Amino acid sequence: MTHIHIDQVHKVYASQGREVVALQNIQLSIAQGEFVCLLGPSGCGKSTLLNAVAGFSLPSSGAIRVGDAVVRAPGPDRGMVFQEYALFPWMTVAGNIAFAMEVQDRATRKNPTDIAARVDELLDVFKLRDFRDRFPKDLSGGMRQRVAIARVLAMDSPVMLMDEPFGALDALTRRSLQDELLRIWQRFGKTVLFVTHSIEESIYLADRIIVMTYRPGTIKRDQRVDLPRPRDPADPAFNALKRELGALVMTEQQRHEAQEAV
Ligand SMILES: Nc1ncnc2c1ncn2[C@@H]1O[C@H](COP(=O)(O)OP(=O)(O)OP(=O)(O)O)[C@@H](O)[C@H]1O
Repeated sequence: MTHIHIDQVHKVYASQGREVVALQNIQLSIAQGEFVCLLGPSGCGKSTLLNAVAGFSLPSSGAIRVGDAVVRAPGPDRGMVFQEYALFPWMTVAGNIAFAMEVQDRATRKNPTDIAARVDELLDVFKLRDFRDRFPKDLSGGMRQRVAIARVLAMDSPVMLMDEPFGALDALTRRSLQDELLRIWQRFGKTVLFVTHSIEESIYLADRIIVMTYRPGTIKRDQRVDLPRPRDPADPAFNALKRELGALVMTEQQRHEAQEAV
């Protein structure tokens, strides 16, 4: 079972001789297959928490478990998608998707035919077959991000960690990528932890939205979203939730501005 269990996590950074408490007492359990968004204004610790789950930066105290294992370093069970696509510019689309599998291959001894078949399957899933031999520089932002997601799926990680993955995309591309992500999430049964500061994006996507407070980052609201999918942002229930969460986030944004002004 690939649930995520975050237990009493604190994270303190030392910054210019001062301590910055980025995360305080974070207690959060995410079930296998759940889609959870971390929502909050800039600086509330969303990326810090995501990076701690990824194993890039460990908590100052507390523990994170993914499945039964305590997170001590990055691992193939947790694929990460960043806002900046982080593709290898010297590799083609197919090469980028295959790369992670080739690395894993050494551990799992998949043979090259398996990899080629899996790359073809993913190119189909993401409608990228006609672009398989293109390089990242020749792709639009939306396509690059599809390649980045395909690469994580290629690793077959049960957990997908996503840090504002659609933040740099225009509104239409963003919506189509959101729909694609939901389709993939449902088809492959991934557990998704997704950072955003868009309230609408979080309501459109998530089973649960974790609203965070500004410094120290704590959990302000753990909001379940029961609206049926596909969700309609024009729906009154969608809008009511958007207003409610908007008020929470605004309070934190104002705290942020007040602290910055000191
Ligand atoms: N390496 C670091 N050293 C010192 N302080 C840091 C470091 N990384 C983050 N911080 C501070 O910790 C707090 C949380 O930062 P974090 O990047 O996790 O927030 P965030 O909610 O993801 O914001 P954003 O949406 O801008 O990425 C911020 O106040 C930030 O300035």
